[in-house]
Amino acid sequence: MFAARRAVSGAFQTRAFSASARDLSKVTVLGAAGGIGQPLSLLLKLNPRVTDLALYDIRGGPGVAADISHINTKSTVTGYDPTPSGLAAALKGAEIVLIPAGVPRKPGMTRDDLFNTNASIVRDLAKAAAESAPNANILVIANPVNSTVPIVAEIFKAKGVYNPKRLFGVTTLDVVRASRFVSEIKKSDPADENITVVGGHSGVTIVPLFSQSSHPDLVGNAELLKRVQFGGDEVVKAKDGAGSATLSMAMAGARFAESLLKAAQGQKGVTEPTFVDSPLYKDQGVDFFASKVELGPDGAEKILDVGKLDAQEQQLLDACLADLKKNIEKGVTFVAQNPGN
Ligand SMILES: NC(=O)c1ccc[n+]([C@@H]2O[C@H](COP(=O)([O-])OP(=O)(O)OC[C@H]3O[C@@H](n4cnc5c(N)ncnc54)[C@H](O)[C@@H]3O)[C@@H](O)[C@H]2O)c1
Ligand SMILES: O=C(O)C[C@H](O)C(=O)O
Repeated sequence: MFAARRAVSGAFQTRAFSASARDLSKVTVLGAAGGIGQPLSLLLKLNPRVTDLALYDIRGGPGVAADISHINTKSTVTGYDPTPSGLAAALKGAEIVLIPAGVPRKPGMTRDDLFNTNASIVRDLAKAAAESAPNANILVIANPVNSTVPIVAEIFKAKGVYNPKRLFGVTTLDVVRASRFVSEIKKSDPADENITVVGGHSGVTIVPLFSQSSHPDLVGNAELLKRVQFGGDEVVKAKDGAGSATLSMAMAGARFAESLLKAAQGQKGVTEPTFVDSPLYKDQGVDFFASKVELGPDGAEKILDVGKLDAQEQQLLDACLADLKKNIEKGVTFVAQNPGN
């Protein structure tokens, strides 16, 4: 993700890894001044694949942009005022739009408890994106992801610009956590631990598939399963009212954006877990599902099947699907009943 340094005429010049990179890759962050938004914007500024960084928030976008703009990497950074025209300008021409705008949990809350506040925030930002950046890849971070992603889909459908290949719920943090937690048990390098996590992004909808990893013995490890499914709660509790995961989430969001840019710039075989409009369980009424997805220039190129499951994992998946269906319906119903202006 960092620039490669090359000696040119005796001096060092900074060049992006991809020689065939297109000229422009504008990335927009909506909610850029928040706990996730700031470190995420920082990481994007360090990414040589990003040429223009647009930072929007209802408060503090220009300040964060001024700060980050002093970092000596090539990309431009622009902060936008919290006005409809500021939002439209932030979105115009974006290849990727990341949405961490919304309130985080406090101890004792579930992600679903955020629905009442965040549903309308995401709905309104989705409307702006559908109008000003209809072809962008939309990366939804705001919780509850299981419901906010369907909200974005409904808005894009209503505007006639829905492209299921370009809408992603960011579930990267679940696999980041899973690989870290496994490495703590196995005393291994987390970079070597590829744990598939499928389903959704909350509690029992988060389903790690240890049977498919190099440690099938971890299936049935209740403590590990709880950590992966409720890792977010660990952070919420430790922050004690000051919010939820921000720094690890920024890393996860930046990783996902980097993967999309790599794939868009022609790299093959780029695969990330993500919550997408998926055919896998539509026959059971579950229209969105997180699994490994191969990314390409057109977004989600290939949705990978969940593969062979252990009997215990199948039980987890059944519980996941029941919850997920309700979470998705809640988002769809919200837009039908509250279409907004
Ligand atoms: N997907 C994940 O894995 C994951 C991980 C961590 C947190 N989250 C979620 O991300 C969201 C943000 O978390 P945070 O810790 O950054 O919260 P935060 O409160 O620190 O930041 C949110 C930011 O959004 C801004 N905002 C609010 N309404 C807005 C609007 N209409 N337009 C633009 N900006 C707006 C706020 O001004 C604030 O700066 C929460 O919903 C949280 O639950 C998701
Ligand atoms: O736990 C939360 O509320 C934030 C996020 O979804 C996480 O997984 O850390």
